Amino acid sequence: ASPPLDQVFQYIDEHQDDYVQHLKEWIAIQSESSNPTKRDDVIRMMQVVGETIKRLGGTVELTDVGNEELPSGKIIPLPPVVLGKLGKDPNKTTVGIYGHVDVQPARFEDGWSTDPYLLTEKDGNLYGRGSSDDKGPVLAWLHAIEAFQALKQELPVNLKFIFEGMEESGSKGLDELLKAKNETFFSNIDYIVISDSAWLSKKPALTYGTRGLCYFIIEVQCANQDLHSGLYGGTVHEAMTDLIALLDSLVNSTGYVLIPGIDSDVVPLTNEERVLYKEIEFNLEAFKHTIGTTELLHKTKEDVLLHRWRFPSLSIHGIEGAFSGPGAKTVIPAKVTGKFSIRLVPNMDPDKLSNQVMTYLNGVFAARGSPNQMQVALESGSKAWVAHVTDKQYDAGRRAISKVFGVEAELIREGGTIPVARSLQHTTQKSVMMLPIGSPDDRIHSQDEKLSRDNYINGTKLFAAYIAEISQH
Ligand SMILES: C[C@H](N)C(=O)N[C@@H](Cc1c[nH]cn1)C(=O)O
Ligand SMILES: [Zn+2]
Ligand SMILES: [Zn+2]
Repeated sequence: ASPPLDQVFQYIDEHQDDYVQHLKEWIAIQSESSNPTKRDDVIRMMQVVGETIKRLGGTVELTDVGNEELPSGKIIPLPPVVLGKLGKDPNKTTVGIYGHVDVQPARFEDGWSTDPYLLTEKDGNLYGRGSSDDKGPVLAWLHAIEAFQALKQELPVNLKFIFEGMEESGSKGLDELLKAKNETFFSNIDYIVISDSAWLSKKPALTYGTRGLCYFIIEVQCANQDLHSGLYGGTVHEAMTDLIALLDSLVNSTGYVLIPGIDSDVVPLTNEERVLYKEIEFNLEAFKHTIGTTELLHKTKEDVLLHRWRFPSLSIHGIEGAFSGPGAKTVIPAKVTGKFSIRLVPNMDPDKLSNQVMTYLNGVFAARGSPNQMQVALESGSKAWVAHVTDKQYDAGRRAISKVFGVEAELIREGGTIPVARSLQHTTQKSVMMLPIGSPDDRIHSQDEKLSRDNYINGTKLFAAYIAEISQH
């Protein structure tokens, strides 16, 4: 690294305990966006983010994006989006940094080894909900900036921050904000960078694509009250039986999605793409070991990657209203709500897919001849994102990775969804790149989520190096 960047790296190393403490404070805020009872915590989290940017000398707008109507009909406020600015030198490149500080729900009883909201360090890993997804990476950006400032080094770029609190719940309100502010806040951004994903292996990566997501809800009702299965079993069309049949009709045992037409818009795979996938470093055995499984749906590295990144997939998440506690309760639930989602790949359209799903499920239900009430609804829908890897920003990313880690960046996609990536690219027409710092075994959304101290601290250096590199463009 050039001498000033060396100093920044040294400063980051020397202050790593402060950064861990800062992360501990953020992790303690239970900012679960999908849990309406935690909405105040998400709002407080957004205020904390705003204060942190202000302490760096930035200006902050906590932008109101309206309300959310819950299935019960209750209206609650959406958390504000933090729009921040730092620097406005017309001769400098302006970089927009996106991140989110809401988290997936977590409870100790879910099987965590430690309190999910008490950051706990063990064997070089920082355990806590949001450590990797996405509070750690957001803080790493802010610490990288603080390191330049502490050393009295002028920031070589102008920065704009877009930090939201609804990413884990479909980024509600964000697309509208983007459109409303495209000619103002977003107008002079040159590059947008996102760190909200993970490497595929131990090799640092740049991510150029994510899948989209359509989340569906099927509601089946058979009675106006739960029923004793001894008194009513064998006499009624049970809601659970209908729901299980509907869910079972969605995907077969090889993982093939059974909804007619789902593949019609998927871009055919080229030979060049297959070759690309062959060259990517990805250890199938390590992948299986991390999740504790012995066999996958696909046998080869290429096929597994293709089904993670390049083809749609369907997952069944849960059934609300069904008995799930310990013991042997014998009730017939009156009303059950099944939840499943489909990951979308480029060219698939959420509205078209939603129509295909509804037509199919209505047909499956009609064929059962059940008198029950059944409704399918699309809860949220977002498209996939693919970037132009020939953009200059990707060169800056490659150079930053090589400076910090001394290796070539791996170019990868992400099977998960970051709804705003496509919206930002589409609306602003600017280059969007993902610069992840998470590891593939970070267990995001799961029990014992963690970020390694090494990735947190080297990730902070990576962001500092990226800032230096992108300033050259
Ligand atoms: C990849 C990213 N860190 C992430 O976890 N995204 C979520 C987004 C989401 C959308 N609706 C609900 N969650 C995901 O891919 O599931
Ligand atoms: Zn995330
Ligand atoms: Zn997430």
